[in-house]
Amino acid sequence: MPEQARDHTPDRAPEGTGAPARMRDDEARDDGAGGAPTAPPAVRVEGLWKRFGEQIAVAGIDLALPAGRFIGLVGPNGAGKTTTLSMVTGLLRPDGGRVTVAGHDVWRDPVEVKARIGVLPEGLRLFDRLSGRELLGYTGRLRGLPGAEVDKRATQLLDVLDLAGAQHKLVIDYSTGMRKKIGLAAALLHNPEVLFLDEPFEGVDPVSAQTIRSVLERYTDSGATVVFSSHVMELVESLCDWVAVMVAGRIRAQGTLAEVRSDAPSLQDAFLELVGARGLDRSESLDWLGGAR
Ligand SMILES: Nc1ncnc2c1ncn2[C@@H]1O[C@H](COP(=O)(O)OP(=O)(O)OP(=O)(O)O)[C@@H](O)[C@H]1O
Repeated sequence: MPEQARDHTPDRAPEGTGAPARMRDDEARDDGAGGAPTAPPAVRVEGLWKRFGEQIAVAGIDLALPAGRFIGLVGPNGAGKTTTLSMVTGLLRPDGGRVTVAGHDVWRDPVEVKARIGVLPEGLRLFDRLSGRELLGYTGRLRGLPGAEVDKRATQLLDVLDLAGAQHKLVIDYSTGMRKKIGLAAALLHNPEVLFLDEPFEGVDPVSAQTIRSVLERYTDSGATVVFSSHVMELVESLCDWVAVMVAGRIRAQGTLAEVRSDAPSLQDAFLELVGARGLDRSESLDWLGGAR
């Protein structure tokens, strides 16, 4: 694996709540070789920390997520993906570190950031006594869009996401997949620059997954950025062109799909190697399972 793909999060824990006091500006930087300046990342994370009691959920991570990419944040259960996305989107206050989205500091400049992002969080809570259409109408008005524009966009999104037939049904009566889709519609309504999705395909049938996929591909083709978390390597490999691998609160690798995959036959193999689970078969201890009764 090329060196630039592997990340080297510092091993030391910072003092107190734990934020290393590193700061960088968000301007486009020269590449150091006299070439064209590199575009600033869509999302920059510096020394981000979160601790829950004794548990360090996110251990001082650095990330630079490039704009206009389909980005996968992958990691085993409990790696810290949801905690990271929650801090990056302003839903959870970090113990330390800094996050900028489109050059704006998430915690110092939340209004600027929230106008530019869409979020489909884990355990999505929606105003579920509204119908799907009412939810989009309400969300659009909260976003400050004119009523006619909200109506137009809502109609199109409901149609594309195959929710037109259920638009007057209360969201509480939606299935899991329908809730994901109406949540996605609400997150896209204001045409954000960066869309954050926590496990967007969980509980979604293959037809709906394909629909969501084409909506997201169209969205990134227009220059927007999607950041999504998943455990499903095949999905990440087929959708993403840029990947960050998180293990036990640290970033183990980040880079293009090819850089992170390197010589491994698949992202799944590269992932197993990175998390130290290659060739590991914990099921061997279950020697009673399926044996003679
Ligand atoms: N509110 C909380 N209180 C205490 N511990 C928490 C809390 N939220 C997360 N954690 C712990 O932080 C660690 C990271 O959790 P997180 O949900 O971010 O992982 P994840 O990578 O999203 O996992 P999964 O893929 O299973 O959803 C875990 O050890 C988890 O138990």
